[in-house]
Amino acid sequence: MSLRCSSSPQCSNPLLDSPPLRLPIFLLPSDNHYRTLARLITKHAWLYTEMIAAETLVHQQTNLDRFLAFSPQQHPIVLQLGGSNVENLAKAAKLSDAYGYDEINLNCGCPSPKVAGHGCFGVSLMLKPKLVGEAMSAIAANTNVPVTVKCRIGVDNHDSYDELCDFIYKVSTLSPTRHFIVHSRKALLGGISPADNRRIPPLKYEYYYALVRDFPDLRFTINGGITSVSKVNAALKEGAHGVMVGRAAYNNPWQTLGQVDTAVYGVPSSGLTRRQVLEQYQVYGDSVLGTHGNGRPNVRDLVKPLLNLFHSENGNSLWKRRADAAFKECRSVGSLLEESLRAIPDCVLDSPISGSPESGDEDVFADVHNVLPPPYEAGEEIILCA
Ligand SMILES: Cc1cc2nc3c(=O)[nH]c(=O)nc-3n(C[C@H](O)[C@H](O)[C@H](O)COP(=O)(O)O)c2cc1C
Repeated sequence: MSLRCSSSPQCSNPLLDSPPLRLPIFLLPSDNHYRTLARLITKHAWLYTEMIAAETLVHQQTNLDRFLAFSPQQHPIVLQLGGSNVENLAKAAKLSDAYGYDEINLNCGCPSPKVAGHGCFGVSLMLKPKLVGEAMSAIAANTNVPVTVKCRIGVDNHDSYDELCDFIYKVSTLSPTRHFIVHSRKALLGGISPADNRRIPPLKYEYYYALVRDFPDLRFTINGGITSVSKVNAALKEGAHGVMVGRAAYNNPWQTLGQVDTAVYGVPSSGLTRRQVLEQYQVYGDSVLGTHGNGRPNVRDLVKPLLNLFHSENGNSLWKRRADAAFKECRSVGSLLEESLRAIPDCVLDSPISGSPESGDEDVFADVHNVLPPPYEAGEEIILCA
């Protein structure tokens, strides 16, 4: 089977011709390759880099492209920084300025012991709102783009609604931060894995909607457990300002991302097929092979984002097995795809993106307003402040 298709459209990006829409979907923080694939499938969702430690940028100033470069098609794109050293965060923001990100975000939600256990980094920053406020002011002073915070709803037993509000209140009064992305479950720092920290603490969407109620001058994006485009629209219908989709976009990119432009942003479908997306991705992949030195990125790095593209389709398991076997001998993304895509039927490869999301999740947030915590009274003592 050939990847070539005579009806393939030119690689074009409407965002280059018009200013980016400031609309409400963010995607899983991810590497350059995944974002390249995501942007081929959705033209409008905001993309989000995986967390880059401020110290990495400060210490790798001669090698910044490796961490910060992205193709212009990826706009709108948010750079996520990690760290707690105010000076280094300020320097990192300044260093990133030349790359033209659309927003800079500080990670206050990562529970990984690799970051949270080492001083104040990731979610443990939620215990230091004053420091976060100072850090956000320093970042904002070194960039011209908006600054935002991604956080959880609490940490360990610091999990009351008032404590969450104290964090938001303090950070937003001490800095120009006006937008928070809220993963609506708390983090447990007692040794559970990052994956379990995305599963075990229960989701409390009522905290998120109470923030929307209690801080009318701020913007909040909801995150956690939004697994379909119909759930995205259900969250928006109940008053969410924005939605971040994480694992669903990664686990099932075609069904999830493919519907975003039409079903959320209300623009016509690109009509692209997976064959056409793969043709464009192959051109990208083969052009960046080995460009970071030491053979990286290699074919495996570049094909990894594609492995869920045929989620639950005929031939999916066979294609993954063939791709896995082909990593050893294939020297290019093109040859690997040529070799492995024989497993996927033409009708799957050549079907355009389906425009309408599955129904069933329309009322998932309908009762949330009946269980909101009591309104927050701003100005109370800052309990979270360490
Ligand atoms: C593999 C993986 C990597 C992640 N990396 C980051 C990251 O770098 N920064 C961040 O803020 N969140 C990161 N997250 C968390 C997601 O952004 C999101 O908050 C979480 O998965 C919950 O959303 P979901 O239920 O839609 O997946 C990561 C999640 C996964 C599964």
